[in-house]
Parts: sequence; C-alpha cells; structure tokens
Amino acid sequence: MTGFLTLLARNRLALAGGIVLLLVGLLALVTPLLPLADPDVTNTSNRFRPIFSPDALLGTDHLGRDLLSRLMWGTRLSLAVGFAAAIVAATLGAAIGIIAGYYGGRTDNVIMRGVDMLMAFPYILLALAIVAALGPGLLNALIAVAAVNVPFFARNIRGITVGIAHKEFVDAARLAGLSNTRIILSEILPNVVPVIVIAMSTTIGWMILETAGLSFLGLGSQPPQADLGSMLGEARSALITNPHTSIVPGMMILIIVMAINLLGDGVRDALDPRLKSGALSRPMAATRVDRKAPVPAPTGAGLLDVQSLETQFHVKDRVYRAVGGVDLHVEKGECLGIIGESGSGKSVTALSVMGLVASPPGVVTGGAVYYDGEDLIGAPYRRLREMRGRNVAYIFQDPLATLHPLYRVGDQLIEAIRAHRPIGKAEGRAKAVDLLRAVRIPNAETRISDYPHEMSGGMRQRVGIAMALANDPDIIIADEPTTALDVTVQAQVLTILDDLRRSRGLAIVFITHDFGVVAQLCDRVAVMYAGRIVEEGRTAEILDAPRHPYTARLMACVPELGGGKRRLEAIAGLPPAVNKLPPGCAFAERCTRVQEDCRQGHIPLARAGGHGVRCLHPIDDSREAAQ
Ligand SMILES: Nc1ncnc2c1ncn2[C@@H]1O[C@H](COP(=O)(O)OP(=O)(O)OP(=O)(O)O)[C@@H](O)[C@H]1O
Repeated sequence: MTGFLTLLARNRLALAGGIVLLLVGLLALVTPLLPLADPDVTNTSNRFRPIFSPDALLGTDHLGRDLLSRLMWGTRLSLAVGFAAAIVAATLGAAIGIIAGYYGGRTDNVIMRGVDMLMAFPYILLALAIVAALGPGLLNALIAVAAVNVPFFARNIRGITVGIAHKEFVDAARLAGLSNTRIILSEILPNVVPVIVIAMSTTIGWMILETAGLSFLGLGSQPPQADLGSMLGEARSALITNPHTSIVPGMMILIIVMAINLLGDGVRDALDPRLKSGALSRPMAATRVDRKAPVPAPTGAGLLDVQSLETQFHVKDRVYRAVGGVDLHVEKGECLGIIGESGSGKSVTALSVMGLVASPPGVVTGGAVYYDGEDLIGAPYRRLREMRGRNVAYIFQDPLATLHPLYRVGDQLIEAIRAHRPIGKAEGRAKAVDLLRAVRIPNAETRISDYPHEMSGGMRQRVGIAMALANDPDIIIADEPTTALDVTVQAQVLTILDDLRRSRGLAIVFITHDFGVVAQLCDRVAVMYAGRIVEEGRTAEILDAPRHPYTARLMACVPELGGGKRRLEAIAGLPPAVNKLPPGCAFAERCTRVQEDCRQGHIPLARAGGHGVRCLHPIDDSREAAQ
C-alpha cells in the first residue's frame, strides 16, 4: 500500500487531481455544518444576483436561491450518486463477469448474451428507458446509470477471469479440494481487484456526468432538490442573459471530472508500474542515443568491438545505470561468454549492440559498438535494420515468447529469410527445411508445418537458432538460450551451437548464469557485476585461477558432479540497485577482501596479458580462490 501511494504521489497530475478531489469531498462532507443559506428557499425579488454580491458570493439563480449553497449541496449529492452508481455497477458487473468467466460453458453463454443485449442499446436510450419505467427521481437515475455500466464491467472482468481461471494455481486450488466459492474468493478475486479498481477509477467521472445528464433532462433530482445536472438544466434558459448560473455548476462538474480522471489515470499507472516505466508504451524502432562524451575511436580489436558502452533507463527522475562502461570484443569464429548474477546488465549490454533496448525508457548514453569498423550506436535506423539478423542475430531465452503462436514455424522462418533476401516462397521453404536440418530437427519437412505449441521446448529453441542462422550472420548473440531447457536438451543445443560455430565460422556471444556452459562452449569469458565487466580473460585461465573475488565467489556457488561433498557458499547480500551505485567497487559491500580504498574513486580494469581484473586487491593465489 505504501509503495502504491508513493508511486501515486510521484505522478504530479494524479497528485493534483487527488488533492482537488479530496478538497471537494471534504467540502461536500462538511456542507451541513457550514453557515450557508437554505439552498431551496426562493426569493424572486432577489433573482439573478451576480457573482460577488454582498449577501450571495456566487450570486443567485432564477428563483433567487443562493447559488453557493445550491452548489455545495448539489456537489454533495452528485458525488454521492456518482460514487454509489460506480460501486453498484462495479460490484454487480464484476460478480457477473467472474461467474461467467469462471464457470464458462452454458453459464457464460447465457450471461454474456444477456450482457450483449444490454450493450446493443445506445446507453443513453437505455438509461432513459429505465428512468421512464421506474419514474423520474435521483434514486432511479442512480439505478439507470449503474445498470447501463454493468455490461462494461462484466465484459472486462469476464475476459480477465477467463485468463486466470485456466492458470495452474487455480488448477492446484481445485485439486487441493477447494470449493468453487473459495477458489473465486481466494484465487480469482484478488487477481481481478486491481482491474476493477482501475476500471472504476476511470469511469466514476463518466458516471457523474451521466447522472448529471439525466438530471439535466429533468429525470434525475427533482425540484427543489439541487444536484449539478439539475442546476445546469434550470440555468439553461438564462444561459445568455445570466451565464453565471450555468458557469457555476458547469465549472464544478469540470473540476470534479478532471480531478477524478487525473487521479484515475494515476491509480492505473501506479497499479501497473509497467505503464510508468514505459514498458507498455510503443518503443522506438531503435534505442535512443544521447552520447555526451566524445565517441571512442575504433581499436580494430575483433569483429565486434564494444567500447565504454553505457546504457541507462530514464524513468521519471530516476536514472538506472544498467550498463556503466563496458568494453568487449569478439573475434570471428570466437565464442565469448558473458556471465553474472541476475540484473548485472548482461542482456541490456547485448541488446544495446543492435539498438534493441526499448526506448523509452532506455538510452545509450556513451561509448561505441564497432562492427567491422562501423559504429552501430550512431548508425541510422535503416542501416541497423539491414544489419539486424543479417550481420548480428539474436537467440533469446524463451522461444515461446519470440515465436508467433498463430503462425507455423516454417512460415516464420521463411519470413525471416525473405526479410533480407528477395527469394520466392518455394526457395524460402527449401532453405527453411535446410535450416531445420542444420539444427537437427528430425523430419524437418513435416515439422516445418508445426505451430510453436506443437513442439517441445528444446525443439522451439532449435527453431530459434535456425531463425538466427537464417541469413548467415557473422555474430550470434545468445541470451541464456538454454536456461529453460533440461540438461540433456541443453547439452544438445550447446553442441549444435558449437558445431555451427566451427562449421560456419560464427562468432558467438553467449550470455549465461552457468559456469558449466561457459567451460563447455566459450573461448573467453567476461564476468559482469552491476553493469561493469569485473574480470575478463581466457576461459581456462579464469576457471583455473579467478582473480576477482566476485568471480571466485560465483564459481564457489556452482555444484560439481563427482567433486565430493562440499558446502556451496552463497554470496551474502544483494547486488546494489543500479540507480544507487556506490562509489568505488560495486561489490565492496559483499566482498570478504574489502579494504578502505575499495570504496573510493573509479577502479579501472587492470590488464596483465589477456587477463583483465577490476579489483584493487585481486586474488593472487589459486588456493585462495578456491577457498
Ligand atoms: N525497463 C527498465 N527500467 C528500469 N530498469 C531496468 C529496465 N530494464 C532493465 N532494467 C535494469 O537494468 C539492469 C540490467 O538488467 P539486465 O536484464 O541486463 O540484467 P541481466 O544480467 O541480463 O539479468 P538476467 O540474468 O536476470 O536476465 C537491472 O538492474 C534491471 O533492473
């Protein structure tokens, strides 16, 4: 709750909306206690007094009634009716939606067809029909407004419930013997409540307007009782001659609805922080580049030469330094492993290479990525598009998320091939079959017509590899491609990658958590921590004698088959938040070798031969590393 309120308070517009609404609500609450004139007492000799009259601050209406008093009492009534209608509509709609979505089948059909029938009427006609049937009056207007909004909630919540009702945790609850009512209350409801709150927060304003609309037409509050709509309705005839009688209630409606909508948007954003971080906003086609420092010149090291790369996420006033000055290079045909704990910046480094970090909120703020001497960070989007897949291709962790579920894998492969080569469909298909064979998918000719869900996880990952190979790239960046696979399939996939590397001269950048994989596949390895490379060198050298305490501790966490019984040492503490990186060594807090100078200034990556380490007190002795 505190987190939600903090997030909400950070949104200035929502905060302003909340404060205005709170003030209006407070005023409405204390209205009976205020020394106001009676809102219903008429005095025709005193009619149409202007604003700021001595005895009527906001003037009087056509019957000489005090407009300030009517405004306060009217606001109170309009707010009460609007909120009550929203609560009734949300409760009924959510209940209907949950029942339809959870039980499905005939129940769903019957309920939703009824809802569809309600939705088939224009809502204002439906509201008018309900009020006509029940008779004019504020309570009936409330019922009408609630009734016309029930279908909106029912439809929304039913859709969400259908998705949740088929989730494994609901199946588990059912298997555990929970009754349907218990499952709905304990498993479904908590998951749909945020959606109900979001839907309510964005519709209350609308319901206040609808109630005001009915009162304006004379179907809501009845004279002499004031609500904002009826005040507007009564002022209609004096709109030109005495506009203040319309402006006063009109302004209040505007203020209330604006405040509710701003607050509602804030509530939605706070409940779904992805909206705020930009995750759901449409990202740009290439990562935004904003390099302040001069671009480093190419060193000519390797086919891919990453220099001082800095990538940040700018979320409101916070800056997350996900990649804080990374230097890497990969030679043709070489396999470079990037290893590190979760959140150390491996994926963001990899995605930055081809401008694939989503912007907003991602920004490349420094450094360069040279591919064959050409700076990709500064390259125009057209050039990047040409090179994506053709020169540098990616394999991602979860092939289910990258393959389109509604297209056959063959069609997706053919599309990937044809994106860079103007070849016919038949030729594309032949090439796709060859690719599936290259990644050792049995019966490639028939499996090409499978949908992704018809394949096993390992096969889908092979399709991912085939897709990365589709345009004979020089470099493949594989971001934890085997993490989701079991060990035997993992071994097969690694073997395929290794063979392809040797047969095609592919360079591979392999991102992983697993030192075993690094040992099997990689020529060199770079260890990342808090957005920096802390150690880099030949795999055998680092595995034999890690020099950075972090690398040594990371290796000590890995169990060894046949290595006898030994205690696995977890690394105490957590990596620092990348928006609050400490000065000096980011690992200092968790390091057993830490000394005072570790916490000060920039620590460079010191190189001796091919082995680099970013540590002031590195491990010198392999026995010490093993401890
Ligand atoms: N959209 C975002 N907004 C803010 N911070 C982000 C965003 N995306 C990533 N980060 C931060 O960037 C840092 C690096 O993330 P990255 O995904 O590169 O880590 P990783 O080492 O690949 O982790 P994993 O092994 O779990 O994939 C993390 O601290 C992460 O929280």
